[in-house]
Amino acid sequence: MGKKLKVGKARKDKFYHLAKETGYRSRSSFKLIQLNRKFQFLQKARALVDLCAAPGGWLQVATKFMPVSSLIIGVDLVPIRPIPNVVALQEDITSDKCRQAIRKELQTWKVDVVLNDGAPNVGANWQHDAFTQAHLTLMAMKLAAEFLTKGGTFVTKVFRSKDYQPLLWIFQQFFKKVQATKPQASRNESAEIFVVCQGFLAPDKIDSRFFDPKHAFKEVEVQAKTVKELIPVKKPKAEGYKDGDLTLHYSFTVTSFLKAENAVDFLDKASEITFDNTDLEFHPATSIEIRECCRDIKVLGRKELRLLLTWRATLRRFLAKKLKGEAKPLDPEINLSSDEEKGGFEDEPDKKKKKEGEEEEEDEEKEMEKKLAELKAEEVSELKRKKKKLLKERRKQRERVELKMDLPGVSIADSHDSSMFSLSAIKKKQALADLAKGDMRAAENLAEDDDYFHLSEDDEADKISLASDLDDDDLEEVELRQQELEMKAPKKKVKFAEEEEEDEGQDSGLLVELEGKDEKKQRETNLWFSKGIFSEIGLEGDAESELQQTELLQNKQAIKGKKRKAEAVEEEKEEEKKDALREEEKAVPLKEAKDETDDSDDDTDDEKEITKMKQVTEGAGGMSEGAKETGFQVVPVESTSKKARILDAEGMALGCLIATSKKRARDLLDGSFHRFAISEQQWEVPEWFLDDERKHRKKPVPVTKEMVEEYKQKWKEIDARPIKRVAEAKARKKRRMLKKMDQAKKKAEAVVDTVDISEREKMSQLKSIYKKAGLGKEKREVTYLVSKKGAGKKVRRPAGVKGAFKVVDGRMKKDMRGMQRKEQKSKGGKGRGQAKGGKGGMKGGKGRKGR
Ligand SMILES: C[S@@+](CC[C@H](N)C(=O)[O-])C[C@H]1O[C@@H](n2cnc3c(N)ncnc32)[C@H](O)[C@@H]1O
Repeated sequence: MGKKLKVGKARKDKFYHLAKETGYRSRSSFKLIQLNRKFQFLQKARALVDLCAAPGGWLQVATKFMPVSSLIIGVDLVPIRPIPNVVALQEDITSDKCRQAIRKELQTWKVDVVLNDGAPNVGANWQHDAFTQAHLTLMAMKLAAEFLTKGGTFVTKVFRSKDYQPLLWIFQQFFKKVQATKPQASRNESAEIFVVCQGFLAPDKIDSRFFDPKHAFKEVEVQAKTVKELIPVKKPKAEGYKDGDLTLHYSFTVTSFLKAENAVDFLDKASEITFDNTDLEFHPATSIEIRECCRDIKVLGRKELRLLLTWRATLRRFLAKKLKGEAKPLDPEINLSSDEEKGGFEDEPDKKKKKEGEEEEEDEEKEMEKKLAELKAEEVSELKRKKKKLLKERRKQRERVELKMDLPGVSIADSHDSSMFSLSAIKKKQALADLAKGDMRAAENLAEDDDYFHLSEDDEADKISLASDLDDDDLEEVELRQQELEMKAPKKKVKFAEEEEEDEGQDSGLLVELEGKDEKKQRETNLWFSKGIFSEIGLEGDAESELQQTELLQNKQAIKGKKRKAEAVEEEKEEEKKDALREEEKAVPLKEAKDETDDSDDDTDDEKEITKMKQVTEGAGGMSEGAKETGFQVVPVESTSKKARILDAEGMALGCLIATSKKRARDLLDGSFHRFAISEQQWEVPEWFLDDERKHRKKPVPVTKEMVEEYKQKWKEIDARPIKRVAEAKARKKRRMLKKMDQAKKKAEAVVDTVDISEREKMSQLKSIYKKAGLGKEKREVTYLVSKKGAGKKVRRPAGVKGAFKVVDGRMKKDMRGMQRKEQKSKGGKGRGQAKGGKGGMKGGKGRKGR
């Protein structure tokens, strides 16, 4: 076959798959199988020449159906991969060299069958392609005439073009019986047809003009012409002239055009419109184009005719107005020059006026109606668009639910703006900063501003699904949280803090960086040494030792913080995570103390003190316990720029309260300023004290248990869901599987439909199809046995072992384990997350080595 294979999807029909399955080189093999089934020419043949045989599908069929040790020769422009018992020649069948090559192979033999499935490289244009094809067929016929034995069969492909008939005529001159057929395997849309010519007459002498395309195709062209001539051409029905009317050209005046009852009929009849009224002729609406159009109506197109109709309407309006006395005539003398019109108007002026007025109204009404109809149509199309969009969304949601990417009624993909719970979305940082300073007016303004809450006050808020409240970032956070919970590794949290530190300086709406890194450090140092205890020691003036002390104390503080944190992690890992999330959400940034030396105002002092405490505690590296209690914590800016805050059930319930009542929101904000809000955690206090504080220094949150339960339930649903990427991967896998199944089904159907192969063969093909698609038997379970003899040795089936078993080397397993232990030990200090990775590696090792 030529190199340019059509590999479009459409080509891959059942015969394509069948050929692949049965090992035939081309789908056209089935065409020959079907032709042979009908005409039975292969079974009796002892020698065969297949012209245009590459890649060799027909040759394969020939070897299969012809008696063993038959002579089979295949010829093609391109090389044919070897086929047992087939002689393959690489020649152009239109050349003399090809003829000689075949002669050389056949010697004195004649063949019983000549096949031709030639298809030249096509693509120039249809006519050219058709001719090349016909020419190729003619050349094949020429070879057949030379090499066929008397009574032999010639099977050829022909394209149904204008040369089809001449070819058939030629075939009929050489064969007893010529039959055209289209096997099932030939596509319906293809113009190819197969002609089976049986009973070669083997004439002693053949006129060379038979195979000269000029002669061969010309002859029948003439025939075809005669045939054409035979077909009676339908003459148009003669209508004749109307009685007594011998005119072809009709000229009418413009007034008659204006007065015509049916303007369209008038234009249909008229050939010309002349101007009998100068008033109308020089009317501004009578443009040069209109005048030109009036000259020859018969040649006008749709557009021009419409133009004339509009012009007519304008003139009619103008006349009506004029009659009412509204319009001044351009030329009073020629106002109504037409006798006909004059008479008409003079006779019944009132009637005419009335009529004109009515017509005008009618026109206006019509226009109105038209506009209304247009508007309606627009509305309808808009509605349709909306409906379509809605249906599309629903369909998508359904698909997602089917693929287990969503819960029914809950959509991850929902992109409603519900950033109510995202601090990063809150833009009113100034107001919140004022609020942090204790300015209650700011709180009121904030609460009154609907934008702040993002959610409408109606009950919709309750209906909004939890998942749809989450934007992409939130979802990522949920996934992260799930992964965290799965891993249960404290390492992650530490990493979080690191990341947050790295992201410093990024703008994040509400949560902004208060100062640079160095400034912060400096301030913390100053803050630390501003304590009374240091003034007592009298370190002033000794800068160097002061610095050393600072570092020492800071390190100490940091170590303590870390130690405490590690302990907390050990005690209640999960609990702490939830707390952390809740605390993060509740966090409100406190404005930096402006001037630390200024202590004139008491209120400002208190505020500064709070800020200092929090900052120092944070500087120590651990999360402030006091902050947990009070609901306040200095939120590091960097984290919010990337991570959305996730609320726990209690937080969600609180959020719901805030969203539904402005008063409650205000109360809540007011309530957050209480005596427990001041953290004293920085002082050295015993652990039991802290425990006690944790238990009792909490202001109860005004949410009911039921509300919390409800939100917990929602969280559970979300937690139970596989993370987005996993769900997507699963869905992809499922889709692939379904596709594979589909393909296998198609192939299987094709095999079942085939009649040329035995049941047994069909069965084996079906089996292989299903096996390839992975739909066969389940993977058999193998039991691995550790034997002292070593792997690969023959061992008798031990008692209790059923099914397949494999003997593996015990030492190998031990070695592996030893190596893994060593590896783990070396990684020991690096945290649990890594240890887990090591475990994964172990598993991998096991799988690869098979124990
Ligand atoms: C449809 S394929 C034949 C398929 C073949 N019957 C089979 O079953 O595998 C048509 C072939 O005609 C060959 N062909 C076209 N023009 C030719 C020529 N002038 N001489 C020899 N072969 C030609 C092409 O190379 C191409 O391989």
